[in-house]
This record gives sequence, C-alpha cells and structure tokens, in this order.
Amino acid sequence: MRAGSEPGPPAPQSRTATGDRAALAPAVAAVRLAVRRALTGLAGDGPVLVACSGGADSLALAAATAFVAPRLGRRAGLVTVDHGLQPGSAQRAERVARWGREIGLDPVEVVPVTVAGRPGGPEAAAREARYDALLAAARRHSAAGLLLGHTRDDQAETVLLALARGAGPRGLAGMPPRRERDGVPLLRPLLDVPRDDTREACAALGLTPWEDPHNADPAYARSRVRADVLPALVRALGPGVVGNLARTARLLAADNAALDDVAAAGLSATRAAEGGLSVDGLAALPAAVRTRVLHAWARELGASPAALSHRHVAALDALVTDWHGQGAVHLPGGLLVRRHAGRLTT
Ligand SMILES: Nc1ncnc2c1ncn2[C@@H]1O[C@H](COP(=O)(O)OP(=O)(O)OP(=O)(O)O)[C@@H](O)[C@H]1O
Repeated sequence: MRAGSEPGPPAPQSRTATGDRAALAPAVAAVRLAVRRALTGLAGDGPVLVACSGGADSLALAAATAFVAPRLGRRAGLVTVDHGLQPGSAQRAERVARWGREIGLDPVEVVPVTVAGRPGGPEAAAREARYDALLAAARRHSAAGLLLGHTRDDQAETVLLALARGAGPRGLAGMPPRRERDGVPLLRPLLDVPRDDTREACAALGLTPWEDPHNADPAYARSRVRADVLPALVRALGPGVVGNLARTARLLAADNAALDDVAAAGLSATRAAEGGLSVDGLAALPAAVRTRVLHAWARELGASPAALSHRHVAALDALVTDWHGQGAVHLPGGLLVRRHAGRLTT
C-alpha cells in the first residue's frame, strides 16, 4: 500500500512535469507509450482516473496520463486515497492532489477512508477500503477507466507468490491488464513496464516519489519476494526472469479465457431439467473443464469467490468422480451441495 507523495521540484532539465524535453528520456517515452496503448480505443466519453498513491509507479502513470490523454481527446483526473494510518498522510495526499491539478489533471480528489473495523488483517482492510473508495470515485465521475500503477515487477511477484502457494492457472495468470469491477473498467497500463522505468521516469520529470515503508517491511511476503527472491532469481538465471514470469502470466490468462468459455458452455450443457447439475454430464467433461464448471456453479449459488477455495471445488468434484455415498459438501455462505438421484443439488 502506498498512501501519499511529495512530488519534488522540477529537475533542472525539465520545464514542467509533463514537458517536451522530459519526453527525451527513454523511460518517460516507455511509460507514455504504455498509457497510449491502454487508452486507445477505450469505450465511453468519461474521463480516465489515475489511482495515485504518490509512489513512483502511480506518479509516473499520472504524469504520463496527463500528457497522453488530452492528445487522444480524453479528460484525465486523479484520485488519491488517504488511509489515515500514518502521521502526515492527509498532508501527503493533499500534496499529490495539488501536483495533479498543477499538471492539468481534472477532476482531482483526495478521498479519506476509515480502515478500522473492516474484516481481515490491516493490509487487506486497507486494500478493501481503498478499492471501495476508488471505485466509488470512478462511478461518481462516470469514468471510462480507473488506472492502476502495477508494473511488470509487481506482476512477476504476483506469479511467484501464486506459485509458492500452489495456485492453479487462474492465480498464475496474475493481474489482468483490464477487467471490470463493479461496473468500472480497471486498467493496468504498466503491466509490461519495468519498475526501474517508473523510477527513471520520475527522476527525468523531476518528481520525488513517496517511499511507502510497508513496501520494504519484511513482515510481508510480497516485500520479501521483492527484496530477496526476485533479485536471487535474477542473479541465478539472468535479467530476463522478470519479463519471463510476466509472460507466463499473459500466456495463462489467454488459456484461462478460452477454458472459461468452454466451462460456461459446459455449465449450460450439464444443467438438469429438475434443477442442479447432471452427474453423468459432469463426469463426461475433462477434469480441467469440470472443476471450472463446479467453481462457476458454486459462485452462481452464492458462494463468495474470495472464500471459495480449491478444497471446496475438490470436494464437489469428489461427489462426481469419487462417489462413495459421502455427505453434503459445505460451501462458504452456509450452502450445502449433495448428490441425489444422479444430480448435484442444493
Ligand atoms: N493511497 C492510494 N491512493 C490511490 N491509489 C492507490 C493508493 N495506494 C495504491 N494505489 C493504487 O494501487 C496500485 C497498487 O498499489 P500497491 O501495490 O501499493 O497496492 P496493493 O496493496 O498491492 O494493491 P493490489 O490489491 O491492487 O495489489 C498503485 O500503483 C496505485 O495505482
């Protein structure tokens, strides 16, 4: 989590934070190109909103968006969330907002959130509060997209963390460059941009990013991956590792999309006329499709995706493939699924 910034004075060589001479820096050009690709062909007339913490990634993203969006005939704004968790966070958020207005972003908003009282650990609670606030701001402004600053390095870390917890293809596909959440298109234009480029772009533009102490805190698995694991892999296997991990995510995302389509058709085909799903129909499907059908069905029944685990799906699958008269399967949300008369039913 990053929650504020202190954009510094313009560097001597740059006239403004988005000025022409700064465009000579290759990193600035790389970030702008990535933003241009993400915004080209974007549907809707509303502004795009950059979610900006003041960290290097979202600062470089905001600067590039302020430059690119008007050239594509699109308004661009900025939202910064004040989690209120660290002393001075409100002032930091105000500085980010002031900088955003100075470089021509409009609308610009600081949104304070209350993290306490939300379920989960402090990081998860802050993330939930942040996304709620960002999505609400995007809806308020009828935004065509909410832009997040995740980089290629974030993607590589996500893939490694997924591998380490034994995730399936869905987890290994990492973060999508684009997806709809609560009616708002979330865009991650920098997923192919190395983190070093966002830092270099900030330096070239004379911006001083805020360094979130959480990002270096070894209490968090992601921080340890960032500080120790990825650098060790790069030392052992070469600098291509980061890009390769991100490519694995892209490849798996494409496979997932195709398999999800097949599973949607499989779900329709296995629905029983009396309700529930036909066991024979499910048994005839390849395992990779069947487990997706069961996952999609469980969600349809009301199991929350966050709480639905590999274990739940495996237990549903066992009702089909390892039937020995076992009892009902408990799904999150108090749902019970049992096998009866050749069908899975609630
Ligand atoms: N305080 C904030 N205000 C606005 N946007 C933010 C804030 N913090 C993070 N973001 C946005 O989220 C992006 C990812 O930030 P970060 O990696 O710190 O979050 P995270 O906790 O890993 O979130 P995620 O669940 O998206 O992985 C940033 O690049 C930025 O676009």
